[in-house]
Amino acid sequence: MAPAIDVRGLNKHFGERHVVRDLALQVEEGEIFGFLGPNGSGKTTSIRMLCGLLRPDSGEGQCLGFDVLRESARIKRQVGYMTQKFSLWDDLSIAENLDFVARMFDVAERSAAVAQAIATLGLDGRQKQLAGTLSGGWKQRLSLAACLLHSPRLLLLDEPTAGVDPKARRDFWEQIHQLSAAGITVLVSTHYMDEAERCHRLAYLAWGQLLATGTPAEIVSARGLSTWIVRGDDVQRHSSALRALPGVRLVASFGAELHVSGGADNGLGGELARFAAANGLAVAHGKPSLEDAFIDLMQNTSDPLAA
Ligand SMILES: Nc1ncnc2c1ncn2[C@@H]1O[C@H](COP(=O)(O)OP(=O)(O)OP(=O)(O)O)[C@@H](O)[C@H]1O
Repeated sequence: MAPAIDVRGLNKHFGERHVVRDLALQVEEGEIFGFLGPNGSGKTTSIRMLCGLLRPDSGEGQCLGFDVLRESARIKRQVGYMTQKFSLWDDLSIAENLDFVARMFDVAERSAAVAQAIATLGLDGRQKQLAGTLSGGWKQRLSLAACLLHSPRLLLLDEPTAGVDPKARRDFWEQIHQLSAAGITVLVSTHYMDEAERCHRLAYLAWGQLLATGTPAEIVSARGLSTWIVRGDDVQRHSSALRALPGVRLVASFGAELHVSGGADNGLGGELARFAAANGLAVAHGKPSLEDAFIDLMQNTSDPLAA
């Protein structure tokens, strides 16, 4: 089966700024693919190029079997795009918002589709409520329902759960997995590590460049980190000294623990055991997390423009 997204060499400049550099990406049909990276790294710009909303300066490839440069109108018809900000109308009701979107996409059997979306949302009886009065979690559910009205084959979700509480985020991810199981491809940007771990594969972008791709486990193992967990009273005050030990690549705080990582087999375990004994701390071998891997990735790569 052809991939849902298969592009290479995509570039985008805004004035002098080169915000996406030679992006190559393959996303399989039905896959949940996560986009991660610091603010301003080019995630939204990449998403907008893939769905035909923004024309790349150069590059080639296809999205849903259509050419990304020449067939953007056809791509847009089969894509559901959820933007970072709530983009429905606050002063229209839930039903009016859905009806408006259904009209825009020329959905067949419009009123049945809107009624079905309201029932699926569990909002029967509240269809006249103004969208602006909904909580963050409900606004997000309504936005997703609106994106799905025209039965897209690909969902592009740009930080869909920013500012949403943990229960609503969990429900949202259950729904994403159900959609994926039904064959819909999902490309989702997020800053949350727990969400990244729920994706089948990930790409990490920084400075408009793709720094890593793979499953969460592949991305962690590619960094070749060995990680130890250091615990003890007021452990944070030891972080600078730990950072200065030979072989330490990164020290990250996780609650009342420090994760200390270095390359594999570089003698760090012995160093840490001596340090822990001298300072009344406990040290145990741990597993590097996805966050450890991303921090290490950022520390060992530099902005090409800053060189
Ligand atoms: N229309 C535009 N005109 C000029 N510059 C832009 C435009 N859109 C984005 N940029 C710039 O391009 C860079 C990449 O932005 P983009 O929104 O793609 O990043 P992002 O990774 O999605 O960030 P965030 O995580 O904050 O959403 C940023 O420096 C941004 O200011």
